[in-house]
Amino acid sequence: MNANEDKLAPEVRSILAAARERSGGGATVDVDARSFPVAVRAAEADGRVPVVAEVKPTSPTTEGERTDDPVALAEEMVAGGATALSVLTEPEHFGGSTENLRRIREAVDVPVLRKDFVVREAQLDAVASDLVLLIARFLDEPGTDSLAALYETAEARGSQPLVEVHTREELERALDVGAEIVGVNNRDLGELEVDLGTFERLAPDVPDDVTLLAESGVTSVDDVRRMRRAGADALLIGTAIMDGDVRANTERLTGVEAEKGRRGDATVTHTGSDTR
Ligand SMILES: O=C(O)c1ccccc1NCC(=O)[C@H](O)[C@H](O)COP(=O)(O)O
Repeated sequence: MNANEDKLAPEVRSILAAARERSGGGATVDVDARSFPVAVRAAEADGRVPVVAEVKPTSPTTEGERTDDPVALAEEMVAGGATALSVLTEPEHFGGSTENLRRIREAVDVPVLRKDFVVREAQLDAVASDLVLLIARFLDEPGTDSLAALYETAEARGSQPLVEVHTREELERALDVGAEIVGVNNRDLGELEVDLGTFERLAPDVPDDVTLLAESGVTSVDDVRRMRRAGADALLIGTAIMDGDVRANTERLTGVEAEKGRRGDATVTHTGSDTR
């Protein structure tokens, strides 16, 4: 174990060990990606808060596992106004799979993020996705490929890399590789504690032309407003959407529910938008 790994929560060390062992894909993927920045602009124009809703069956910080059909959950999220979807493909700790992502991407029109702990270039070929998560903290470490190499390879496959950061040093590394989509994770992967102040502290240092996401710990409409005030172009929300009625939760957090109330109209339904 290296010095950096020593600082990670045991659950995260276990996630990372499993990620290092996971094999890559077979054939090189070639993605005709649905543009995330275009989808974000379309949601704004439509009066919805841009939300990336996460299909997250379980996690180290969640009790129990949601076993509904992931495609049905994804369709409910899109109907509730989600701009994009995030799909966990990590099997051992999050109950995800690449097959879930493949089926969901086939069923919906919005951009789909592959949420996993990708540490080697070959792993990018496990499944085609519009966006792929690259976690700065886990890269440029012994036993992993570099952030720069993974970024370049993801783009060469046609995917849009979302570089996740938690500290100013990680943000600098993300900007150094030319990241156009950056996520600030409010969850500290060392302690697994969530602090929305993390986003507020880092957001001012992110250039305006970067599409900026606030990730993790957003549980209420007040949290959504707080992250938007701090500069979030979009929010990535898992637990608060997965816990209960997925469509109603998405409608509440995207502002679709409030819009329905204003119109006295129960028929506002979203089907996604053309983002190619
Ligand atoms: O969610 C966890 O328990 C977790 C534990 C260890 C590493 C990563 C973890 N989550 C990954 C994520 O990035 C979140 O699923 C995502 O940001 C959504 O967070 P939330 O809205 O708080 O569910």
